[in-house]
Amino acid sequence: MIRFESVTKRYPDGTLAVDSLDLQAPTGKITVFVGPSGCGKTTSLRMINRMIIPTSGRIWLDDIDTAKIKPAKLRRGIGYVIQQAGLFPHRTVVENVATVPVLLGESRRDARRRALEVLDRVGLPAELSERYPAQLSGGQQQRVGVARALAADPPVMLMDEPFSAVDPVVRAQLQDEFLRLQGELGKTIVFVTHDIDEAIKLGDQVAVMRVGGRLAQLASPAELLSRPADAFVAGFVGRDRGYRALGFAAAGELPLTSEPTVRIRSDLASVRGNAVDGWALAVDDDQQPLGWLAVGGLADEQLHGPVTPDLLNLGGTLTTEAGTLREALDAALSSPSGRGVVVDDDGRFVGTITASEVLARIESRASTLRQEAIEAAAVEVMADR
Ligand SMILES: Nc1ncnc2c1ncn2[C@@H]1O[C@H](COP(=O)(O)OP(=O)(O)OP(=O)(O)O)[C@@H](O)[C@H]1O
Repeated sequence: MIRFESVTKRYPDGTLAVDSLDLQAPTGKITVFVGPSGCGKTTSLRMINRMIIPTSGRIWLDDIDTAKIKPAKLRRGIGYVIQQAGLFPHRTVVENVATVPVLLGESRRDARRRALEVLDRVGLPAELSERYPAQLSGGQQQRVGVARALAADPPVMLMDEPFSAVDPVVRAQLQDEFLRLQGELGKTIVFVTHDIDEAIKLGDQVAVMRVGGRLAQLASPAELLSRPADAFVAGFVGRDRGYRALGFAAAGELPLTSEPTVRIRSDLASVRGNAVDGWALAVDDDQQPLGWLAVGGLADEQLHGPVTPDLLNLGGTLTTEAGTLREALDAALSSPSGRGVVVDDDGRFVGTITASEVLARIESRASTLRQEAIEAAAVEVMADR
């Protein structure tokens, strides 16, 4: 765990970059610092590894006061990744990654073997390992930067806008791989970005900062979207936050309709009575959905013999009771019957939901959010008077 305790940084010219920051970055989680340019994100990050010395306050690494450890020792346990990777231009990719382990006393040969392993982990093809950084794309350079920080296997990683110098498609790939890797490694990560979408995607918790180095809100992405602390946060998180919040809003709040199902291999003659608006949901012996049967499209003379898989329309994504409003909407919109199929944790059918029911829920949610934003803005205006 990293803990900021009333940390302030005032630069010699008087600029107050960080103002009494209190915050904890939990072990094994990703904490994202986000905020407009100049709000003190980078200064906060660099105070953790003492590249910048706080003017006052303390930063704890677990139960150790970082001011009491030699910076070189402190930094050995802290990986650092920056924008445009910050690679050594005259060293090959593998040499770049092996640099820190060699400095830490590993033999060149072991460091090289480990570097190749880490490069593989971050998805960089082995044939690129002998190239120089200038011979790589921006996205590949970022992967090398992440690999270099991981090579010494530090428990803590500081990442300063590591993906911002690449195009949006590559950035999305790097973010996905970063999350996959973090799922395996469980590092304690502090990540700086000015991009609220990146913060929401990557953060277990997000610290929104405002200019003057003050913490505006520290919250989970879902909470930030649904309950911004004030008008500044609401504005920064964006006008469409209500719709983004769908990605976090549990579909379990939705009113589900229970409907009859037909068992696979059961007699087609009996399905008409189990169809709703011409469609019947076929399930297996465990009540797990298999597909929709277009009963309305079958002539009476076709209604004999068993229900077989080739008769089923397999279209439509499923959503779970623990799923999100966005998944529920996808399920409803992609279902041939117009009814989204909802299953429980074991994949068993529990009910259906229509797109208009999901949209009604979204609408009421959005108006609550709008109302909250208006009230928050009103409170702010009153406070300024
Ligand atoms: N060495 C310095 N001397 C004086 N002021 C500085 C110094 N470094 C940063 N600042 C100022 O401190 C404030 C915070 O800067 P910092 O780089 O931490 O912000 P940031 O949120 O990371 O910004 P950005 O997103 O633009 O990188 C800014 O006003 C900046 O101009």
